[in-house]
Amino acid sequence: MSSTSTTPAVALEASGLGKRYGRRAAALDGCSFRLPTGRISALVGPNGAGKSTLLATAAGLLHHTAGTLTVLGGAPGEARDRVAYLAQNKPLYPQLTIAETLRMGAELNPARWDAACAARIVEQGDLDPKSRIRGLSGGQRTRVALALALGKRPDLMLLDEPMADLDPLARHELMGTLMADAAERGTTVLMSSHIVAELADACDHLLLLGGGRVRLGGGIDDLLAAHTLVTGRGTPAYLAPHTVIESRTAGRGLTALIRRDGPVGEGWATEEPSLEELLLAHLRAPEAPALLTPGTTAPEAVTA
Ligand SMILES: Nc1ncnc2c1ncn2[C@@H]1O[C@H](COP(=O)(O)OP(=O)(O)OP(=O)(O)O)[C@@H](O)[C@H]1O
Repeated sequence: MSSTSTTPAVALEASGLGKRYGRRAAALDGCSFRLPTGRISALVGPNGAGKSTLLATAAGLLHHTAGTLTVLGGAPGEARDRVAYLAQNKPLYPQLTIAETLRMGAELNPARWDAACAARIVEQGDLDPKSRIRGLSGGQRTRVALALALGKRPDLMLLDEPMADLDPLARHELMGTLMADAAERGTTVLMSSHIVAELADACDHLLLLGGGRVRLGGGIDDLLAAHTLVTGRGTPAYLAPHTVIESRTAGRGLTALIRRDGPVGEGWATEEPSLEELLLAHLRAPEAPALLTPGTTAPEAVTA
């Protein structure tokens, strides 16, 4: 089956998506965005922002309680054979060996399984295929789980903190494998992580969640270009009419991240923020207005 002929231009589309666990406050609340196909997207946000909930809902393992969510053009779970989901705790069968685990991957995905790709990822970690999963370290289990996910040759990968327990070398190597594979095949990746440096290297797209909704969404280059880091003397009021996302004073100087409305007045030094500066400012200012760049706004999205 040719994936390009059946893959829609939008991999994920959420409109007013909500998820409530029982009577608790909503984990997702008015979450609206579009993720175009072929993007490698970082999913970031503070603890409890709803990242795992969004990934599990997109994988079809949780039912949303409000709004709509479309995954590869259908309902979540409908295209399960084309979606690989790696949960935060990397569930695997502890009693199976690595070889048996990969055989199970082959049996569950007969039309798409790439045995050589899965075996290569295991070999690169110097793992003995006869080892049982229960005897592996956390990082080694992650490697096997990633081998299962990549061996499936998915069109969409939903990865929940995939690299969290890998050593720096394994992280670098597996991230490289993942990104090369995704670029070659045009796979869409949505990957949560708290490690900004890792995301800055690997991702071209960003979804920042806060309070269960999208606060920043779009291509990373576009989002960076939409913001300016200014330093100078004065108070945030001097920066009107620009939108001040966050400002800090040091001595008599002021540093602020703004969304520009026209040219910045004289006396301010300006530069484009790094991804880390952009994220930190928005994390420190949870009330800042949301911004989704064109092409990533869902039809009836709530963006503020
Ligand atoms: N199974 C559950 N039952 C009840 N509440 C839950 C459940 N899972 C998550 N929640 C709640 O939903 C909210 C969002 O949680 P979620 O795990 O999606 O956040 P997250 O962004 O992935 O957080 P973290 O960065 O800490 O992994 C939190 O308030 C959490 O307490």
